[in-house]
Amino acid sequence: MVFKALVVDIDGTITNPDRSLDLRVAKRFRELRVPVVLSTGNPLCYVHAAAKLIGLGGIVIAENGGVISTGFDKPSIIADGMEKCEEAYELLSNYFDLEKLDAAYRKTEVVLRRGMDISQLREIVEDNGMEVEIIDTGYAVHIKDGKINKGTGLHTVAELMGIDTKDFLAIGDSCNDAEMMREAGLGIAVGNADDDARKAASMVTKASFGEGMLEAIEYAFSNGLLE
Ligand SMILES: O=C(O)COP(=O)(O)O
Ligand SMILES: [Mg+2]
Repeated sequence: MVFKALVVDIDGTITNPDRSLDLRVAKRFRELRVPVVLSTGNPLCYVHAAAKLIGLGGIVIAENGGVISTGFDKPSIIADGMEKCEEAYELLSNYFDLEKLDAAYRKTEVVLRRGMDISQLREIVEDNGMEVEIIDTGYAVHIKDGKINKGTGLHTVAELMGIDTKDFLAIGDSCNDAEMMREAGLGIAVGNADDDARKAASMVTKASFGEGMLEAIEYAFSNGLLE
């Protein structure tokens, strides 16, 4: 199996621990003959800027699959579900002191600064019959539609590109990458990955962060998975 594309998480996978871009990864991506699709929990403007600066295409997965861009300056596919995320946020605000992140840019999720015990948040939304999922990526807490994730996003992207989800090699570090890694032909977690990402991945690199991303690419080349 030779992969036709890469789908790659941003935070914790192509970044350094301080969230700055690992420039060696950007350089390596530019050398590849296959497209690299960025896939992130961040809002679309953030990932479009990142894709442009790295030198990648405008087809990207933003907001954990809630927003799929069909290209730079092209329409996005935006999922429903913001309303129920806002409702859950309103409810949770009665119990916790919550701080929204990037609210002005988000279309499908409510994202919060980390620091609370999310099992308590989950319990409250569950007790109130709210159908939202709450996840902690290690970078932010996301109140999201449980039916949408980077895996469903990958399906849309694969269709847009005219290839199969199994044609993708997926690399990530967090629980929000798990579905994407399972849907792809092969999932690789970087060394700093959380337990959910490790479980979903077929292999875990020795190195962490951008160094782990570079290791994943070299692994793929040395095993005939990339040309
Ligand atoms: O948005 C987050 O919480 C993390 O972003 P990521 O998906 O690029 O790692
Ligand atoms: Mg990540």
